[in-house]
Amino acid sequence: MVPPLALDIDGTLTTPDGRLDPRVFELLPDWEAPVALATGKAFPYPVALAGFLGRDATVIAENGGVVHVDDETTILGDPAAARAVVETFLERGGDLGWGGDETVNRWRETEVAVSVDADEALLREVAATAEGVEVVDTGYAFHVKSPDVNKGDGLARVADALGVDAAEFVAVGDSENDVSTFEAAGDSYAVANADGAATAAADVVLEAAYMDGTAAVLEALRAGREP
Ligand SMILES: O=C(O)COP(=O)(O)O
Ligand SMILES: [Mg+2]
Repeated sequence: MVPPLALDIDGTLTTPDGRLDPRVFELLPDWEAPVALATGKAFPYPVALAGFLGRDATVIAENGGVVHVDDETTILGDPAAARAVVETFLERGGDLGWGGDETVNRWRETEVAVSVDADEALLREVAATAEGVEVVDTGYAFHVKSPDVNKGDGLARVADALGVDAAEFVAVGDSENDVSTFEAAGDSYAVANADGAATAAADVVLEAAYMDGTAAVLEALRAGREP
């Protein structure tokens, strides 16, 4: 029996140049246990990915701000403080850095994502003066979010809804927004490209990077071997 999975998307199921690795479509559609997609991306993205994998949408989106399991969506994050910080950031000359009519935040319900090319110092300066907000750096974006939500709490909620112990999940991830997932899951793997926070929190740091690392874990689990 394979274990349930909690999988980050960017940096974990992708190639170094940010494409979804095709092995995702070999390994995940027939995985015979729940697969939770736990991501910083806005809610529609992991829902679409689950749909194109032919799987139920078991999704922790927006770093735990939105959880969808068993056909039920729960909004857990409060975007008010994050939106106020971003408003001040823009007033002070900051730019989200995504270009014109961007789709990164268009459907984002509980937080705001800012490009890694944006003025990080200004963003952090503004965020530091606000209550109830933190900035999380995934390597793909700065997420301005409520500190009251995270992927790990989302995983606990998903596990509860599915009647599985969160400790049965095997987690794979690459960045500081995966630390809480690693704490909630039973076994945790950081891909070789992971940042310092994820590397420090993981049970195992993989030799291989991106989907090469994730695929090695999934193939071992599928073969009944220790990854
Ligand atoms: O949205 C991001 O910044 C990163 O997304 P991820 O959590 O799937 O890696
Ligand atoms: Mg990631």
